[in-house]
Amino acid sequence: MEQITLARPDDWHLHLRDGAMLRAVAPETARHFGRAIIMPNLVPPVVTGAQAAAYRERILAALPEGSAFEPLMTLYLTEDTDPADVAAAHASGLVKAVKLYPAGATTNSASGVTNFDKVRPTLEKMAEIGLPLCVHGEVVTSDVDIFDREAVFIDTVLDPLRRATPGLRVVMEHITTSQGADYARSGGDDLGATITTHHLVINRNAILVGGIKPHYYCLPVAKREEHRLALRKAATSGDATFFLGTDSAPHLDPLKENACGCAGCFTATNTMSVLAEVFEQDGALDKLEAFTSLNGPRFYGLPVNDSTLTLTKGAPVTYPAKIDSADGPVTVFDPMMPLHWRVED
Ligand SMILES: NC(=O)N[C@@H](CC(=O)O)C(=O)O
Ligand SMILES: [Zn+2]
Ligand SMILES: [Zn+2]
Repeated sequence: MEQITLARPDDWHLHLRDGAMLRAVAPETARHFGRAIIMPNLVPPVVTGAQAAAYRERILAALPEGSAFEPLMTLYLTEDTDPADVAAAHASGLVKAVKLYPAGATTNSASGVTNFDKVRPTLEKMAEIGLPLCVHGEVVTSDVDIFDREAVFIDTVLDPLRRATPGLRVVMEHITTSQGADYARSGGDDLGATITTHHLVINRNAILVGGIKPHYYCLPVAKREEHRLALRKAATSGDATFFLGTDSAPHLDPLKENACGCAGCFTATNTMSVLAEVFEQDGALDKLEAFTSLNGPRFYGLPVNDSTLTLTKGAPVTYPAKIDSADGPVTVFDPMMPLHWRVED
């Protein structure tokens, strides 16, 4: 029997939402993961330290009894963010990162940043105290094709911003292009990148071929095959720049299967089995632990989890097609391939 045991994985980019959805999805992540960076794009967003503290309590209350899962909180950067509040939330240990959404780029990003001059004092404070900035890296101007938004963002926003703020630690969230992987690799220790589970599996054909498939629609949108292959190479390389951020982003099925469907893939439930399959396909099972369990803590300056997770290879494992929340069903990401690695309880 083939088995691998990893230091318990963490998820460095996760949407847990609130209310009934939070109660439905929190156990899905807590089952396999030790910690997760919790995205703050609620309505209204999690902007202040006090809001993050209250949200953390709601998350803890939604966990199964006895769960050791630790939510790592983030603040949503707005043009009105108070640098002193950010610094206090960091100093108290509550907040592990600040999230930058260009206004209008993605789900619940309306309160995000348009004028980068307005957030300069906060970015400078963050560089000073070593608090990472997690970036949704897409431009939003209508003249840029949606498939080019990440590459253009790197050249016109991210690179200038990093040059203007020496010492700022940046995570390029959910990279989807070879340009993203190359830029992340070219940075020093102060630049990291998360890669999602689904972007290692799908290219844009999954969304568009044979009918429109809303459950494969997310932002940044999946790109051409050459980009998926570049992401696979980055993730399976063991390079400390790259770590897992599932971007598991639940939306109720009626809101996905809709004339204006929401962006997001819900991957929390089966992520570890999918990743083991992907890494095995690429002959890189020995690099899985670096990607899921070692590189992230290293970037964030946190200890690797003490506990472990074991995967066993055998007959294909099945996961539910949907999970139920009190508000309705949420479809689990279908990787369109058999999964042979089962997570041991
Ligand atoms: N990734 C997505 O497609 N959606 C995320 C937002 C985000 O991470 O951009 C969401 O909150 O639904
Ligand atoms: Zn995003
Ligand atoms: Zn996200």
